[in-house]
Amino acid sequence: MVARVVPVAPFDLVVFGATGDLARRKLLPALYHRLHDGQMPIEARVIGAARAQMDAEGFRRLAAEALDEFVAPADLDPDSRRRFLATLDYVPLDVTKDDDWQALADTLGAPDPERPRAFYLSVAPRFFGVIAERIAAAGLAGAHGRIVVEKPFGHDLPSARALNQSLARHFDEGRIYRIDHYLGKETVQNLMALRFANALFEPLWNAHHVDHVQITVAETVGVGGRGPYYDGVGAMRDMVQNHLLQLLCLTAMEPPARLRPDDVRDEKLKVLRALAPVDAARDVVRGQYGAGPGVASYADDVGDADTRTESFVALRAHVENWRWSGVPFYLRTGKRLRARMSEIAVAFKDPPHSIFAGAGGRAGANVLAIRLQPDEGITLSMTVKDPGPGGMRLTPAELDMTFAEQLGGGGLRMPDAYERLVMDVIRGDQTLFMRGDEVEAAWRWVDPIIAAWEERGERPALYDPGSSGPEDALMLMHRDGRRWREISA
Ligand SMILES: NC(=O)C1=CN([C@@H]2O[C@H](COP(=O)(O)OP(=O)(O)OC[C@H]3O[C@@H](n4cnc5c(N)ncnc54)[C@H](OP(=O)(O)O)[C@@H]3O)[C@@H](O)[C@H]2O)C=CC1
Ligand SMILES: O=C1O[C@H](COP(=O)(O)O)[C@@H](O)[C@H](O)[C@H]1O
Repeated sequence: MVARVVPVAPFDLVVFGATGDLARRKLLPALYHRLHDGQMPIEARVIGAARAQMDAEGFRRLAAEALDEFVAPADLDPDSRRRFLATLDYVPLDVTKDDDWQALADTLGAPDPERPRAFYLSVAPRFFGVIAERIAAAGLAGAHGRIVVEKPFGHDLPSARALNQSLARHFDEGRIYRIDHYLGKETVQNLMALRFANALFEPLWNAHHVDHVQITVAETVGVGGRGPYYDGVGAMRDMVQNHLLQLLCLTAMEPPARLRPDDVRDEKLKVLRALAPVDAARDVVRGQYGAGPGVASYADDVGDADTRTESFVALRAHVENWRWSGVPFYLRTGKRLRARMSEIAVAFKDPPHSIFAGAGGRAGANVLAIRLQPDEGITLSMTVKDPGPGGMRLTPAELDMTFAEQLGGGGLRMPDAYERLVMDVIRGDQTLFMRGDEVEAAWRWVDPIIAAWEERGERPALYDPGSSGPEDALMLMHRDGRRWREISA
């Protein structure tokens, strides 16, 4: 089933780093899907740029291989594939060399106010400043051109601030798109629909009714070939500072007045600013996967027996405001865990009085779980009567809504986050992109935790690959009389 789409205007998109992993695995397939679904017009141009010497034909071959590898065969339509490849062009360009930029200027031509123009920086962050500067100096962006930057956006508050400042010299905030691909995930956007398009939940969405919130992003993969990057970063910077905090913000924020980018981002920023400082020793657990049968340890994966980088984090946070006073937000993320599962679970308080004291069976708390992946959907755990004539016995049951089945008769392809985000750049919609002050607020909260770890210099607790993480993470909740939800696919 093809999702309903509104075509965007013909555009020019320059992808710096077009031969790299992100471009091949995510960006080119995302653009292909948008063309196939009728959203990207064939008059659009995607101009790849990297140092590799090749012409447009060479880049089309590289892109064709990327589509064949990263688009599901059932979705790869030969006609759409051909039409997509025809939109591609290529300019060999070392972004640090002045002389190379003229060829890009010639290929792009003068900016046309009717034709959106965007520059996607799919390169290492050390190039962000120089690219922004050269684009501005050559007048390539015109008055409306947009710049898209990837993560990591800094590695602490000072570096994020410096990056913001270097971009701000050449682009105003309304033209800077900082990617957090979790915001492009269908179910993350659905969280806003669930909260603000239904009258049912909002009256319950507060400390009077919510016992706690659990946010889990569990992966089965290890660091793979990304060891050199990951070992200098760790799970806190790689996942918590951005993706998990963004999920927390969307769960905890007040209803924005409208669905305008800054209305939403203002509300998220207020949540980040309301986060209470955490005690790194008491409220945060860091772990590292050890070796398992047929599985190398994290230390082996990164080739450093003494590495102190964490591949797992669990923590307890509090949003100190009227709505959430006293409600713990438990966050956890890690690699090489039992299953790939990402969800936000809102656990409600028990009923104030039970009339079922003498009844048999088992009552469970109401939990609203928003499943981000896999099998995007929403479940609501309830307590119902166990069917049958055996008297009043209680049993847990679930209202289960899997989006692909409910909304697409089982045949709906869930678009990848990058499909939505790249089209939003072209449409000039910043709602799902992080504003500079949000990124800085997130680092301001995360930095002291990392500083405390560095001061202690301890190794993270080892956990078994395929497990739910280190024992201490279980204790973090047991101490509060609560339990993590199962990590299961
Ligand atoms: N890969 C992923 O899954 C994710 C990546 N990111 C971020 O996306 C960005 C790109 O990552 P990724 O694709 O993995 O990186 P790669 O190392 O795979 O690709 C880097 C790209 O940059 C180009 N490049 C390097 N130096 C220059 C230069 N001086 N001038 C012009 N082009 C240059 C390379 O081509 P050449 O050598 O030919 O110049 C290549 O196309 C990074 O910021 C990364 O953190 C974010 C999230 C996920
Ligand atoms: O940003 C990142 O995200 C991926 C997980 O993304 P998902 O869409 O597959 O859930 C993570 O593996 C990677 O380490 C991190 O940089």
